[in-house]
Amino acid sequence: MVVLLLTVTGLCVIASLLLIPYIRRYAAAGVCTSSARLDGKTVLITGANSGIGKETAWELAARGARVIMACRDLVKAETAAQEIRADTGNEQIIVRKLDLADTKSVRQFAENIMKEEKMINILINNAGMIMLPYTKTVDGFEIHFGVHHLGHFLLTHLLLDFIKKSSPARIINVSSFAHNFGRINFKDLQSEKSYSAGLAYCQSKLANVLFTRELAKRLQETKVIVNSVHPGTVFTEITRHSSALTLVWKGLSFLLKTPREGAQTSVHCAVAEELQEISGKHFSDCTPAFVAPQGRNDETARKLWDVSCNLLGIQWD
Ligand SMILES: NC(=O)C1=CN([C@@H]2O[C@H](COP(=O)(O)OP(=O)(O)OC[C@H]3O[C@@H](n4cnc5c(N)ncnc54)[C@H](OP(=O)(O)O)[C@@H]3O)[C@@H](O)[C@H]2O)C=CC1
Ligand SMILES: CC1=C(/C=C/C(C)=C/C=C/C(C)=C/C=O)C(C)(C)CCC1
Repeated sequence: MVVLLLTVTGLCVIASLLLIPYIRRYAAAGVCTSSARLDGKTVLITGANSGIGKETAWELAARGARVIMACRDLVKAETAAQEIRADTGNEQIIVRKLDLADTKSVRQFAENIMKEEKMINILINNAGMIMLPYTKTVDGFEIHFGVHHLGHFLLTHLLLDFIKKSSPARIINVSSFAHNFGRINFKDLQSEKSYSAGLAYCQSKLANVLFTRELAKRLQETKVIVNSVHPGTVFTEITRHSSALTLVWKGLSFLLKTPREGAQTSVHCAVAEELQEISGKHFSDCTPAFVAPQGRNDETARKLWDVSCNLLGIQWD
């Protein structure tokens, strides 16, 4: 009996080991195949000092773009920028302060950018975090919803006319597969009555998908497209606020995408020639991806838009 059990266990271990390269190849799928250059174009990426944002900055810098790294920690951002400059030979890597958890910082940032820059051709709303204990932004919004959705919503609103003047232009909202598990809880948007960090994350990532949908509708007559992406499951520092998730991440790291692989779908949406007219879609592994029914609901998208304007005290028709 023991021998049989050991044999079966051994066979299972061997089978799993044999499967690893296939799972790894599956996980790494989706490489941006476009060779489009971005010389003369300006790209703005939020949360560009680490993980997917940093690698997206690297990839677009390598294509000749002027890259604005919008980050809350200027020391970390400058270190990352120096690395990108040295690796790509592109000196046009600019670091600017942006804290998406503070609407004053977002407003100041946008004002400065529009004074300093001639154009923004590509905006990548990438910054994010996961599994924070209940925290509020400076303006009193639940942190996941406040940073992922409201911070990027306000930033996009403030820069949109400038982006339109720079068109053809593209906006990319980095969402997640996690949007599938999200619901927009209009009765308790800030999760004050009950809080689950995981659900708050999923709600905020669903908000990214719904924002993309509604914005695409409003940009129909323009040369600005907007799409959302799921970058894949990527071995980055995103898990830093949860030791349990960090443990899972480290244990599974050999199966996860590298940050460079995780940047591919954002890069694809930023440069692929065939997407010039494609807007309001969701991408994963550099191809159009499934959107959960709650992410395709126009009524929810419209309501979220209106509620977001109210919360931020802005008019955006
Ligand atoms: N990794 C994954 O498996 C997945 C990631 N995603 C999404 O990808 C995006 C990038 O995450 P990833 O690269 O993995 O994570 P990282 O933690 O490596 O990078 C996140 C970046 O966001 C920045 N950031 C966080 N809060 C703020 C803020 N208030 N203002 C400005 N910048 C901020 C961080 O800055 P700082 O270094 O100062 O903290 C950091 O630069 C996120 O939106 C995430 O939800 C989606 C699906 C899966
Ligand atoms: C179980 C399992 C996986 C783990 C997936 C996890 C843990 C995903 C978490 C995703 C998050 C947190 C997304 C945020 O936007 C792999 C490695 C994909 C493949 C093997 C089976």
